[in-house]
Amino acid sequence: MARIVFDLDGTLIDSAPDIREAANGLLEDEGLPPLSISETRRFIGEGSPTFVRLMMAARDIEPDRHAPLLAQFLDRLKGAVALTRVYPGAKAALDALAQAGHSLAICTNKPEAPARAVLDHLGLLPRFAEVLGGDSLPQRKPAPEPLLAVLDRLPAGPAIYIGDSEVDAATAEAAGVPFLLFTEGYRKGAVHDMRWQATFADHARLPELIAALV
Ligand SMILES: O=C(O)COP(=O)(O)O
Ligand SMILES: [Mg+2]
Repeated sequence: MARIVFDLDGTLIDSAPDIREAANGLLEDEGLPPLSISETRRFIGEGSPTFVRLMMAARDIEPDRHAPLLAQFLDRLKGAVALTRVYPGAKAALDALAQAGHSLAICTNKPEAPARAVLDHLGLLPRFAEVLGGDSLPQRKPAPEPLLAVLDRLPAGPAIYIGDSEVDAATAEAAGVPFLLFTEGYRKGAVHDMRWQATFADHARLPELIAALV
């Protein structure tokens, strides 16, 4: 049975509306214009410190304010669950994969506490044997360490990483793990510019794609 590791934001859940809300609460306090949803999606992928840095650059906030603004953002992110949706078919696909005996885990750059909070809110937390966040280790994706650490904690078997972004593809490549790309998430560039074993736009295809790989 395989070890199947998922990215979170833009792969299993459409969380950009909540991340945007957290950012906009902070920008409102600063008297600055809110982020659009497309700006938000562009800034997601390399974890909260990078998100806040990109947001600050987009609103001409002095870079030396990064630490306090990151702390405020993280505080808001923990409760940011109400606007997030599980992608259609993702829950059923997770059920089918668990039923088939695969072990399931999360390797995200979202910090671990908000990652667990949103998974719990959506009823998805019990489906995962491990959840590793962007602040769980000294390294974060695209470094291979977080993915390798998650895999290490799962029972032996073929490994697969499933994500939506260039960061995820680079992580899988660095870890030497086959990669499946969800094409409807927060990717920055073209699908054909990335390395993957297969792509999917509908989570219902996952059991079949994974069966073909293992
Ligand atoms: O929070 C982020 O920046 C990215 O999160 P992800 O790794 O789950 O896509
Ligand atoms: Mg993602």
